[in-house]
Amino acid sequence: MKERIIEKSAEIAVIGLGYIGLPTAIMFANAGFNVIGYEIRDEVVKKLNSGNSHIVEPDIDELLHRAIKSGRLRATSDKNDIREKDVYLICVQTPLKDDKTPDLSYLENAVRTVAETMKRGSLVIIESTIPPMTTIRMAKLIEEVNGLKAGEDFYMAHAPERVMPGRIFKELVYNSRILGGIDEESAELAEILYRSFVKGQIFKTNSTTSEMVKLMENTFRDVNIALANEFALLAHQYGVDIFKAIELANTHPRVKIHTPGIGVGGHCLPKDPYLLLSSAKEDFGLVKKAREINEDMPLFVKDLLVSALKTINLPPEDAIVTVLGLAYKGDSDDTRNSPALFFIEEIKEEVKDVRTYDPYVKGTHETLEEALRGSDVAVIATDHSLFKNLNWEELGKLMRNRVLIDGRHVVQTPPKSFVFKGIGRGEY
Ligand SMILES: NC(=O)c1ccc[n+]([C@@H]2O[C@H](COP(=O)([O-])OP(=O)(O)OC[C@H]3O[C@@H](n4cnc5c(N)ncnc54)[C@H](O)[C@@H]3O)[C@@H](O)[C@H]2O)c1
Ligand SMILES: CC(=O)N[C@@H]1[C@@H](OP(=O)(O)OP(=O)(O)OC[C@H]2O[C@@H](n3ccc(=O)[nH]c3=O)[C@H](O)[C@@H]2O)O[C@H](CO)[C@@H](O)[C@@H]1O
Repeated sequence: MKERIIEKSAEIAVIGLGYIGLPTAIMFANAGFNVIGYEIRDEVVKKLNSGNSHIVEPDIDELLHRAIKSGRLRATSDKNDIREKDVYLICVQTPLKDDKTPDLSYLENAVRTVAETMKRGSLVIIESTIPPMTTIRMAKLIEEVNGLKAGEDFYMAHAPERVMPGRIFKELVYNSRILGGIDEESAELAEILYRSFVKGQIFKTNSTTSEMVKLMENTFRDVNIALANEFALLAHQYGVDIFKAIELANTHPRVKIHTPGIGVGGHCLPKDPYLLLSSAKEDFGLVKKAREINEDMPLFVKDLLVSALKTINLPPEDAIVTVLGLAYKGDSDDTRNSPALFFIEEIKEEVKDVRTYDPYVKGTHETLEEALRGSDVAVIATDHSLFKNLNWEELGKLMRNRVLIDGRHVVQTPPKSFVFKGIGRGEY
């Protein structure tokens, strides 16, 4: 197996062609491996095989085109096409259930598919973010399904993905990687495999450590954003502009405060802290409290909206509100756990109408101008580049009332003719 990976004659099956699986499949194909992507969504398979990406990411169209044209990448939804591959990379989603416990059903189904199709000697790698000890549990699941013995008949590792959407193809190459094997040989094989395109450092460890490391990284970010959000809430009480205050605090050599906003979305940060806690006997409060603070931020934006409507004496039930941005972060089309959607859910029964516009996601209106025409309030919920330098005095001419609520600090100077409120902009 080692030689086959070194020579790049090893055949790779990538299970799940989403935001992580597709770029990963493209990278391995363009590094010289024969890659087959297995995906349960037929429409995705069709789109990819015709050379078109179903996700928005810089450079993806060109890199996908190159991989498909070379004949080294193909997508399928037929299990028979992934039989007896040398390497299986599992990249399926690992969301939460409604009660905030991990929903590992996608992972378990994918692992079963691998167990049914793999051969003796295969290397199985889980790239998905998973609760501590899951790789070991999944190795046992494979043993139950096909009778092979982990560590003797097959290799297995966890290779958490750390890429940032919007920079995926750069970070895939230059980020350092943590590879957690169920044994040393598995980690070593994974290292040789990823070295085919990774230029960053590679650190080998055991699978439970790598699972915890990945979850710690995202929990660190979530807790830090919660702290920034709490500072923003305090700034409102003191009449301080939190962004000026953060800028000044961040001049300290050991302080780096994150950015407050309408909330924390995406497939990762809102659920990874819960995955971290999910296998523990006891938790100690901080991680959950940070989650609660971040989950409540859309409600705070609702408070800003209500108070702005009071200022202009417009009853909420008469107000037409236009939400700008549906994606969870700027210049992305991903709406998973988007604070914009939570905000809309909170206000939709209480105002006359909610309109939406997003340059990357289908909203109620096709253009910004159409969405704003005749509306009373604009609420910026996503920091898309497009929203950063808008001429609000001009756009205001289209509106019935001029209220602007900035949930993402994209408006640097509040437009004079507007009632303006922004998260953490205490002085306005
Ligand atoms: N999106 C990110 O920025 C990011 C970054 C780092 C890590 N991660 C982690 O990577 C994992 C994948 O995330 P994603 O954003 O790519 O998810 P995604 O939903 O975009 O992609 C998962 C894909 O797997 C497919 N799938 C589900 N079950 C399948 C099965 N049994 N067989 C074949 N295909 C199946 C789905 O249809 C989907 O297309 C998650 O654990 C996530 O936490 C995501
Ligand atoms: C540790 C880390 O860096 N992990 C990254 C993260 O990627 P992401 O795209 O989910 O991350 P963010 O850009 O942080 O966005 C999340 C949400 O938080 C909001 N936000 C952000 C910063 C801030 O100061 N204030 C905010 O309010 C933002 O608007 C958005 O809604 O998880 C991926 C999957 O595991 C990782 O692979 C990737 O490395």
